[in-house]
Amino acid sequence: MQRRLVLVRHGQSEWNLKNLFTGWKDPDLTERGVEEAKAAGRRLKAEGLRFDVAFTSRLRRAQRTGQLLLAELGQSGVETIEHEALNERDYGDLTGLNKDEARKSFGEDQVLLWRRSYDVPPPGGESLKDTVARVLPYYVQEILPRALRGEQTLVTAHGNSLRALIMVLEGLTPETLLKRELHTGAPIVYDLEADATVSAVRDLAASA
Ligand SMILES: O=C(O)[C@@H](CO)OP(=O)(O)O
Repeated sequence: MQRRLVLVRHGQSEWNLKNLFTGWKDPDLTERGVEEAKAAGRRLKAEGLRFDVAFTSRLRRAQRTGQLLLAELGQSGVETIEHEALNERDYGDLTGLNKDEARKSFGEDQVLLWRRSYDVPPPGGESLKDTVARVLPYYVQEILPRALRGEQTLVTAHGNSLRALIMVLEGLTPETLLKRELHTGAPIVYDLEADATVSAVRDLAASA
């Protein structure tokens, strides 16, 4: 039985373009983001992939990425489940600030700590550890059982909520995880064993 899980970070959003901390804010995709989502669909189609179920967050950039991708596959009717557990990490008081301006105000090192340390939360927001703590139970209870039953499973979500899944799937430590940058619209394909370990991983952006 083939057990396949595909993770895709949403295409470029209006706030990615403006270089703003986004978190739980809900900007739409840019034109480039729309194209990235469609390109991800074409890439998966070229690989012969089909989906039985799709999971996404409550944020429109991830939802639209899933819809555009599935439309390219001719699979717009696929069961799609939205849940806030898959939302981006909450950036708290940094939300809406320009990342370069924040570096000027708070210093390069402090901003790097907020963005890429494992357990230092930004003021009023979530650390990556906090994000892992909400994404992981949802993965184990809702996503993984579907994939293990042999349903081809798609997850379109966000840089930091997907990092949380990748940490588990690839057995990364907090240190190695933080170096894992996810490109917008780049599918990562995992083949799973019956015990939920990963037998193969393919980064379709890297091999494109
Ligand atoms: O702003 C955000 O919500 C995220 C993703 O774009 O940014 P970062 O890469 O700093 O975690």
